Amino acid sequence: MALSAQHLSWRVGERAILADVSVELPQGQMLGIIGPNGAGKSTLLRCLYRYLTPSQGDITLFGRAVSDFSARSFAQQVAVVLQDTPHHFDMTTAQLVALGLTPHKGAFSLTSDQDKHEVRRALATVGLTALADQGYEQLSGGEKQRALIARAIVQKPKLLILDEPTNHLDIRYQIQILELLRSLEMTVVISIHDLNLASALCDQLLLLDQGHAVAQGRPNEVLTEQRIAEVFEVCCQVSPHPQHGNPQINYFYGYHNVTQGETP
Ligand SMILES: Nc1ncnc2c1ncn2[C@@H]1O[C@H](COP(=O)(O)OP(=O)(O)OP(=O)(O)O)[C@@H](O)[C@H]1O
Repeated sequence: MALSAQHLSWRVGERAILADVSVELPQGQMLGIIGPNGAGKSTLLRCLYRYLTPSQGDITLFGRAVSDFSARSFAQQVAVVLQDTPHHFDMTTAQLVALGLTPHKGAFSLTSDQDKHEVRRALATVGLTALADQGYEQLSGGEKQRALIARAIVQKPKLLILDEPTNHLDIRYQIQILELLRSLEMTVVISIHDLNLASALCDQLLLLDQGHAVAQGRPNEVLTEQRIAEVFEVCCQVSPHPQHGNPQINYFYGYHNVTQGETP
């Protein structure tokens, strides 16, 4: 297994924000973490990328406990893309992307032609070539998100962790970025709210609710009408998507009336 987390819990006082969550992910697969607001998705990711130390449980990366990695070797193996990133007032987009090279370079290494090529290629991959020399802070929310993904691509990690990377993106880039992540053939863990996007593009899904793992498996094993109704408290119809065959969810509106047997 590329990634294995066993019986993870993370508590604040008496409250278990994560409660006995286990998950396994083979190399090269993309795992989508789904669940309602406050379910514990970001907390699970924070444990995986070592920002938080679990109160209980073990995490291994390619068979080795994550706590055994030095900071540098962890940064060489794992790239993280978060929603809220520190400000980079004095950097161009290309300079921000080049930061992804840092874990692989010595303290006094100069930027080589190969480095510049990697940065240019990553910028082209996320559609930001024209904005390479623009200040990073002047980019729109979606452009910033794509720049951060380019930085992670340049880092060439074995595991890529992304917390809601599609948040600021228009639908074209939501699809494009997830397809791009798949094409990288890396092991990817991503938290995502859009269940249809998750269904279309993730190999595995982990559904969290109130810190508990409610289901894990392929999208058609996890995304059932009953489970979506129970966990998200919405009414929906699930049918195979006409193109890829994974679950396609159609939501019904006025569901409170419907569930009470009243006319919407
Ligand atoms: N450091 C903390 N101290 C106390 N409570 C916390 C802390 N971090 C997270 N929580 C709580 O844990 C719960 C899970 O938070 P988390 O951010 O992991 O959820 P999430 O599934 O990512 O939510 P969202 O979809 O809204 O981003 C929330 O109720 C949150 O308020």
